[in-house]
Amino acid sequence: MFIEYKGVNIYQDDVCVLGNVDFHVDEGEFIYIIGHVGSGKSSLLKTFYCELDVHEGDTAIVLERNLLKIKRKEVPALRKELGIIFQDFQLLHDRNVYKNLQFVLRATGWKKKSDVNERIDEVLEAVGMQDKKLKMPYELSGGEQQRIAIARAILNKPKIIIADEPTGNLDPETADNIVSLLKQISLTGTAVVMSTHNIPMLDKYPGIVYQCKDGGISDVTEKYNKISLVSEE
Ligand SMILES: Nc1ncnc2c1ncn2[C@@H]1O[C@H](COP(=O)(O)OP(=O)(O)OP(=O)(O)O)[C@@H](O)[C@H]1O
Repeated sequence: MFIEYKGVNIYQDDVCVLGNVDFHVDEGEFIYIIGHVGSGKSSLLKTFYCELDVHEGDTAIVLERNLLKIKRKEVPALRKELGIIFQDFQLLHDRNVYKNLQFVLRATGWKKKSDVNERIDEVLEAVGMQDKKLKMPYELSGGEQQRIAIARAILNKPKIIIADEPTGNLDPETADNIVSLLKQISLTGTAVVMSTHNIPMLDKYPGIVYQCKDGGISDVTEKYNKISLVSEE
């Protein structure tokens, strides 16, 4: 199992924003987290990459690390196995696409120039952006920037992609494209966990659905996948 949370309490300052969280992620799963503004979606995602610490719970394991005991110095290695994507893309604006990607590879220990170049070409091809290698981020549309952010997230072949409202700044058609791309990536075995307000997407690209509500989180997959369940009967 990639992520296993049992009875976890998640705090922002001294306030418990999500209590008694049971949540799990397995290889290749495509998981949505929905819920109103301020319901705790981002807080949950932040705990997976140790941006927010977990102090209370029965089990809190991400890729074999116990988050209840993890040390600061162990966090970079964990993050290297995760691909993280944000609503606002967070590309470095002072350098082109190639250099954005090269920066991450260098920072994560890639030394050989030919390996670096080969991996950059591979990820740009995977997101259909080969011809944008020398563009500056400001020369790209929002959807293109998000594709580059996805390319950046998959550089180190992560086991899990964590995406916090990746389509929040995109028009519906571009948003559809991005979710479709994430779905394709999940078919290669990488798990995808994304928070979203984009409910129509749940129908079009079915997955496991968790809902944050009233200080808790529950699996509501059946409610949202009614149509596909009916057709299977
Ligand atoms: N850095 C922080 N310090 C203190 N409280 C915070 C912090 N970040 C979030 N909170 C609070 O924690 C609660 C959950 O916020 P969170 O960002 O996890 O919600 P969300 O479901 O992701 O919302 P949205 O849909 O707006 O992204 C909110 O009450 C919020 O005000």
